[in-house]
Amino acid sequence: MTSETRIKVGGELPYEVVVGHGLLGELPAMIGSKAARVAIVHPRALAATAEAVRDDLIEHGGYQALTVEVPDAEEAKSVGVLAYIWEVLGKSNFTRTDAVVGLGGGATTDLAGFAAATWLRGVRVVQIPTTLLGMVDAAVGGKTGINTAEGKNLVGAFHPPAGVLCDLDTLQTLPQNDFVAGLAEVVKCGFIADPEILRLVEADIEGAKRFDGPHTRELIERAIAVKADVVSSDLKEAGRREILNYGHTLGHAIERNERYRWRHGAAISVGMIFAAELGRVAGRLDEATADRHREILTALGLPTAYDGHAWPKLLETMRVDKKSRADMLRFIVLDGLAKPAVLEGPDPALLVAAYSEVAAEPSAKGAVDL
Ligand SMILES: NC(=O)c1ccc[n+]([C@@H]2O[C@H](COP(=O)([O-])OP(=O)(O)OC[C@H]3O[C@@H](n4cnc5c(N)ncnc54)[C@H](O)[C@@H]3O)[C@@H](O)[C@H]2O)c1
Ligand SMILES: O=C(O)C(=O)C[C@@H](O)[C@H](O)[C@H](O)COP(=O)(O)O
Ligand SMILES: [Zn+2]
Repeated sequence: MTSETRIKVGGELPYEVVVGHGLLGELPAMIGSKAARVAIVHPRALAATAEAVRDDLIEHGGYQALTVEVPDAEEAKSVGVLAYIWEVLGKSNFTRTDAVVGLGGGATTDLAGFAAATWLRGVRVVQIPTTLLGMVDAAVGGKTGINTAEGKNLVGAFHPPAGVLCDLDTLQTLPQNDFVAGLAEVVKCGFIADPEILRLVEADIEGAKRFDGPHTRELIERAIAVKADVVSSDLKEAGRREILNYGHTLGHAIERNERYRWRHGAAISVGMIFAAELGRVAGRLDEATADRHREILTALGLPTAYDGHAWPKLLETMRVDKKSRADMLRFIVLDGLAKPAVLEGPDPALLVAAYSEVAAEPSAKGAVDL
């Protein structure tokens, strides 16, 4: 398959997610003809790509394009880095018709998206995700934001992109651990909505772990399709969008507890096993589907356990999860394969029982390189 795939995201401001190879030629149409200036926000790992994008926009698009390098990974998602981008936009006289491009992994696209959402109360953003996770999840759907000392993504905005370009060639340089971490969100889409994803992964685990695996493109497109379908009907998470948070209630608490040294996908892997066990002990999910989580995530090399002694701290952090309402914790669980639902205010004993299924000796977490 060589041509590009176009996945439509609906809503008030519809846009396309384009998947393919060498997609730079698509960028000017997404930025639009009203923009004069374009800021390309990127981490150092993507500096050469950012410069190539900038040069192309100047030469072929006639834009005044500039690159804005930001710290790597989760370090980028801070108010200090956001203020730095505002300063660059201000000093470069960015107006309401100008545009931001987010080039990098999910951390970069979250930051760039939020910078675009807040600059002059909202300018256009085009996302160019360069990680698996960014392509299948972060760059699509318009959730943007940064972290605070109290937790993950606590400040942000819903600001849909004008378009998303998933150039599969960029995955060639992605470190293997980052690719595998992205598979956690792919698997999530399999459990909440598209079991064919699980079948494809299980049928060829080693192939699934490769950026050029036989089903990689199909897995990416299927996961994007799941996300596009959900966010098209519920941009602002009034209801259905919450299913995309499967595994994230505990996962985000683990990320914070690890001071963001764990990759997002790795934490979400443990979070999904916890959510599956919670569904099981609550009498909602069958044993086989719960066990399937552990089997597939283990086979992919993703972590399935976390420090047993961390539970009190994790529980406290989960209270500021965005799904919480007043003092009530809320979790996404499964009532069966591809049947996500909300579990509200579970009995604390159920939470403890579910956590005991992922609890490990503290030394075990040090062994996790993901
Ligand atoms: N907004 C959303 O809907 C949404 C969804 C899922 C995740 N997220 C967020 O996304 C973030 C995780 O994203 P991620 O897993 O992409 O991590 P990341 O952005 O930290 O990128 C992972 C690493 O890969 C490097 N990198 C990126 N592209 C590369 C490439 N092509 N070649 C070489 N190196 C490359 C980065 O510099 C970084 O070191 C988290 O902050 C998470 O909260 C947001
Ligand atoms: O797009 C969504 O909605 C998601 O929940 C997707 C998640 O994979 C993603 O990690 C998201 O950033 C989590 O959002 P949050 O609202 O729980 O911070
Ligand atoms: Zn996520």
